[in-house]
Amino acid sequence: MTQTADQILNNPFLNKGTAFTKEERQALGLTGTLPSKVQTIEEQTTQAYAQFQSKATRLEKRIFSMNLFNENRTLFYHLMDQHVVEFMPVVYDPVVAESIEQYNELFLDPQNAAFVSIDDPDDIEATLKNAAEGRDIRLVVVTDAEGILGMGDWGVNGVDIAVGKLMVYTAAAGIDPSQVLPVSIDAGTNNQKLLDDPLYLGNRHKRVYGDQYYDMIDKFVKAEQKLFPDSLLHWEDFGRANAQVILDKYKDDIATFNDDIQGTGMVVLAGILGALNISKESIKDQKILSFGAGTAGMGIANQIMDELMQAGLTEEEAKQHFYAVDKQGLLFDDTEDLTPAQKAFTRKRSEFSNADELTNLEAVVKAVHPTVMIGTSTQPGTFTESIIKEMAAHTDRPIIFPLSNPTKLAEAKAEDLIKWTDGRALVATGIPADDVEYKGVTYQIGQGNNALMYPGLGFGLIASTAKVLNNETLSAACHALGGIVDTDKPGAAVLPPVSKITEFSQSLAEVVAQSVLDQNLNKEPISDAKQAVADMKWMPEYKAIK
Ligand SMILES: NC(=O)c1ccc[n+]([C@@H]2O[C@H](COP(=O)([O-])OP(=O)(O)OC[C@H]3O[C@@H](n4cnc5c(N)ncnc54)[C@H](O)[C@@H]3O)[C@@H](O)[C@H]2O)c1
Ligand SMILES: O=C(O)C[C@H](O)C(=O)O
Ligand SMILES: [Mn+2]
Repeated sequence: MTQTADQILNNPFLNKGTAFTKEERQALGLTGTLPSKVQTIEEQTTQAYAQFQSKATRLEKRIFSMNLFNENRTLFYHLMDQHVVEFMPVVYDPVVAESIEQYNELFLDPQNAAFVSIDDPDDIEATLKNAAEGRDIRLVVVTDAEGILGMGDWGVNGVDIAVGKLMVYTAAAGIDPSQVLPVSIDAGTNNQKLLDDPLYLGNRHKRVYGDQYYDMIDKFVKAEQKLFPDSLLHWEDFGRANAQVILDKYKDDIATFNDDIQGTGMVVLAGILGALNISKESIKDQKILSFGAGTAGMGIANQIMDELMQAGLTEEEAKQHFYAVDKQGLLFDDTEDLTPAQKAFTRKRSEFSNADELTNLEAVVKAVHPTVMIGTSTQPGTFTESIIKEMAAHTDRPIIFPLSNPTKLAEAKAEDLIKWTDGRALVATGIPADDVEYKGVTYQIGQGNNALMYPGLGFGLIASTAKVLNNETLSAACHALGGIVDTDKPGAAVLPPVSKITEFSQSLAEVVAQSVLDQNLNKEPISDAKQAVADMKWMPEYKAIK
């Protein structure tokens, strides 16, 4: 079907704007619909970047970026590719959090997302089909937005996190932006502010749980697999009670993963391995305290557990390295309201002389003397000076990762952690952190964000046509980031810098694809993992329109 000038110029996957050549303008019926000057993509990029820079606030920069994204995906990614460190926090965390909070006020465009509604389960297949518009979808990021970052329930507004995660996939790993589909599952919301807001755009009722919810999820998965049989399904920011249940239900049958559980587990293990490369210590000598034993906290614990068992420990021995702390304090086997994931990481009261006093982080740190402390609690400022000093008094190089997002929820600031430990802490933060200057050393702070891992992981799975993702592949991926950081340099970061995200996402994808092939988990016959990754990679350059 030939398209009209209007259809081409308003299709962000086809539009080239002023870069359409004279010949293309003639062939496509665009003659006279654009100013006469034909620009190169470089000229367009320079111009767009100047506009981006002229915006006063980060939110305005985001609004400009999203408008460009809505108009011309190729130009948007060409621009992001050249300024990836500057664009990441604007299109993704932390500024995505502001746009989610103001979604109703800022709404202009659905950004090619699919909006699945629990009130219309019979429309699910049509919804996905309409949003995909016949495109060959290989990657779906879906959220029901019950646990957006650490900000709780944001209903339909949460669609922005699915869009943002996909933007990082393309910028970092090179998935073709016409092959992705962001999905919002609107199961209602318990956010009273949204329910009371006349501008709210989602279903105006309380969140639905239980059988009705799981039936809808099942309908969604079946329709998704039927329409896009070659796709990878990525789950994001589901609530604590549903995230693991959904993952467990589908992970052995389809290519799928939960980013908050597995992506976060991977980046934290990679960060710990990076920290141990700096301190020259062994993972077998670490005592790990997870503060905030929820979706991410337990995903992290499981990934480290797997690593300890590969290092030769039995399950029981490995378990002795963990201390899970949640609202109740240190989690014991008799603690009430344990989640299924927490049950695997509880301690016995008999191990402590003062077990009944271990109801807060400070008491637990005093009793346990952890060497690694991970924050996924959503509780800002909880890694206090006295707690950090207590931890640092008992270990030479404390590994401290305050990971709660966005910025306002972080358990501590990198700068404070470096100062309180006199430069000894090995730190990673959830959002980007500036270098810290302390006593003549420049400390680089790794970004302990799953964005370092999920693009390479997902791309490798798609390129290798993986049937499923298993522990062996996850483990291989966790080790793929080693060797990038010069660990002998004073102040070295525990993770590679975001400025290298396209390079290491590619090597990560190759490692993942190789692991899939080694286990014969590929659907299509593929012999060369590197070649498969290279063949799949999309570049932000204009292509001929057929
Ligand atoms: N940096 C990353 O890559 C990354 C990845 C995933 C999640 N996160 C962050 O981690 C945080 C948690 O995310 P999640 O998906 O695990 O959410 P979640 O709701 O599943 O888990 C949060 C946990 O913290 C616990 N908690 C709440 N108040 C507490 C307190 N006062 N003391 C101790 N524990 C408390 C909750 O009971 C819950 O178990 C969020 O801020 C999120 O942004 C970061
Ligand atoms: O979205 C992020 O920045 C990381 C993570 O998935 C989160 O939920 O915080
Ligand atoms: Mn998340």
